[in-house]
Amino acid sequence: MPAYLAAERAAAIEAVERASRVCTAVFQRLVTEETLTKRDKSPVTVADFGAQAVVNAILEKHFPDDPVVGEEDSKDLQGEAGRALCEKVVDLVNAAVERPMSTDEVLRAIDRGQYAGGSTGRHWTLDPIDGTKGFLRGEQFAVCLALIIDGKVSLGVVGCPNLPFDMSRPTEDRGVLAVAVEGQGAFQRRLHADGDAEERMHASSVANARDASFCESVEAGHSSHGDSARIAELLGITKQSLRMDSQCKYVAVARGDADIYLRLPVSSSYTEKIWDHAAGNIIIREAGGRVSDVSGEPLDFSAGRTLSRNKGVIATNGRVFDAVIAAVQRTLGDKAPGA
Ligand SMILES: Nc1ncnc2c1ncn2[C@@H]1O[C@H](COP(=O)(O)O)[C@@H](OP(=O)(O)O)[C@H]1O
Ligand SMILES: [Mg+2]
Ligand SMILES: [Mg+2]
Ligand SMILES: [Mg+2]
Repeated sequence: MPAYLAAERAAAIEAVERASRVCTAVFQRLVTEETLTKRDKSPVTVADFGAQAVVNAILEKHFPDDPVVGEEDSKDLQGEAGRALCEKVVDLVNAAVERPMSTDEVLRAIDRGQYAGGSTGRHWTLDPIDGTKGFLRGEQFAVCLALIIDGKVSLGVVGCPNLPFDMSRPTEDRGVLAVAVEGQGAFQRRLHADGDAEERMHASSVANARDASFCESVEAGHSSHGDSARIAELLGITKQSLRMDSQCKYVAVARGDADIYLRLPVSSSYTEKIWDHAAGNIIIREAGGRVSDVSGEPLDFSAGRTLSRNKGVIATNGRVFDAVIAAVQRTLGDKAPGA
């Protein structure tokens, strides 16, 4: 008998690999000195839409009844104003899929991501490019896809085109695909590898928070660097934080490159999105780690498109969880969120 969610796992890997190729192709063709100095975000926009269309088309082929909560919608590609961008996206998608897709089919594929989410049945959640800013800098970004069943993340795939397979050799062998299914463990494989070789990932065995290291956003606007410095002080952490964009942070903690991923609320009004955390969530849990919000409560993926019942995210190797939550509570308890 095939393993639980075997067909979903294979389709999700195929979808993430194809979308990762789309992103890498766009980066090579469209991100230039000029776009960077002008802070031109158009390359990432094209790649975002292209990757969402490719993943949704593959999901529709394999699982036509499954709805999708995707980050993007086709609004900006519609009408005269969107025509030039739309043409670029359609060309890009057609270079990546087996059967040619018309403009309407591409737009419809993108808009298969409009589902509201919720607590019953199956739905996928997709972040076609997570770590937009990392993508534009040529640093870390990820294509993230997860399957949620009755409000629980059951499968997650994170494609990381720029992540080294082995952090001790940071300039070689880049391109990692991390995958986890409920109850089956977490694995990494080479993105675009010929075979199916996979290596099991384990979160670190660091038991004393003093010996741990943080992984956190590059963007101080996405997680408070000031609060993380205070928490490090409380825990006696002296190791330098690993800073990177995207859900590659979850992969880093899942394989022991770092021990703690902190996402500390910067403003009280921001609500985290399910596509920013679903795939990483199961990868951490299946690697032996533990994830919660800043109060120590599990993330609730059943509330719709956002994590409206949670604030912030703390992912740990498991062993240091209680100590980290205590330090987070002490730090955030002393001040109003975002202050
Ligand atoms: N104020 C905020 N606080 C937390 N996350 C935010 C934020 N504003 C945007 N984000 C999210 O942070 C994600 C990137 O996170 P990171 O800093 O870990 O790379 C973005 O995903 P996208 O890049 O997919 O838009 C976006 O959804
Ligand atoms: Mg994102
Ligand atoms: Mg995104
Ligand atoms: Mg975004």
